[in-house]
Amino acid sequence: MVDTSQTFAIRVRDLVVGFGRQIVLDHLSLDVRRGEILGLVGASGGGKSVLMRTIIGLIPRRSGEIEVMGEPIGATHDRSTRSLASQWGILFQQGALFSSLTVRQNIQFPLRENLVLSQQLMDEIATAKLEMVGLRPQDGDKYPAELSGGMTKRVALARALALDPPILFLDEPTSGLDPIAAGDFDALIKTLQRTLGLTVFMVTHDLASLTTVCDRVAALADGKIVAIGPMRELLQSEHPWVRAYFHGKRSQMLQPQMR
Ligand SMILES: Nc1ncnc2c1ncn2[C@@H]1O[C@H](COP(=O)(O)OP(=O)(O)OP(=O)(O)O)[C@@H](O)[C@H]1O
Repeated sequence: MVDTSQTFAIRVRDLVVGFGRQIVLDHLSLDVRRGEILGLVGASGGGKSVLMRTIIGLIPRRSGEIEVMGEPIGATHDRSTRSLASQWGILFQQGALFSSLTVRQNIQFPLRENLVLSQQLMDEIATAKLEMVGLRPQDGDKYPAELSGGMTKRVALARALALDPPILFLDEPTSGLDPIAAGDFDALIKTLQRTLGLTVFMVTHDLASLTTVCDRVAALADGKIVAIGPMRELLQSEHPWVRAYFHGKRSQMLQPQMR
């Protein structure tokens, strides 16, 4: 039998997730390859965040299988899921830094929670992570309220990378950033993928991010992945929602080269 655990960072099979009578994910299957940046698009309220949260064990599923780096994820948020948490770093939509902690303390938070390290080593790690995301060591003394939107995202990214996870989950990483800051952030993600060999699972509505940094794009509609492949293949998809998304008036206005 072929050992797929070396090929795929994430495998989702026949996943069903719902709340009460609402079925959000309906027998969804998806493979994320090791080392790729996968972009996930879908209608607002279509279940992108629910998929991401189910993969990391925050939302229980009704049925289906999930594997991360070859390890099965439990159906509920149990001990085995918690021990897998060092496999991923997460950047939630709002950045969600602790406002009463400095930037350095925010970055060190996952280290304190998971490891026993000397303060000197934690300070060295925080400085290295700040540099990795393009911030200066002295930015470590600032509080979240003193940061710009772009800096906040970078600090949240540094915190997500604190434990050197092989997988990064990003929920709309460029939302709220101006186009220049968004482009810089995209470039940073690409650099981290290349230099660290990271697998990146990115929920985004940002057409520029999809076009410039994603190796593949997956489209979620009607609770399933209805198209997946490089952006040029998605643009050829005949699925009605995918066509409407990429070839609708607004997309064409933003990306004239897509026509
Ligand atoms: N904890 C929850 N309890 C009940 N319903 C929920 C919960 N979380 C999400 N939902 C519902 O699941 C559906 C999918 O939500 P989700 O947040 O995944 O959408 P999304 O695709 O990420 O949307 P957006 O692009 O607007 O962020 C929505 O109808 C939402 O109301």
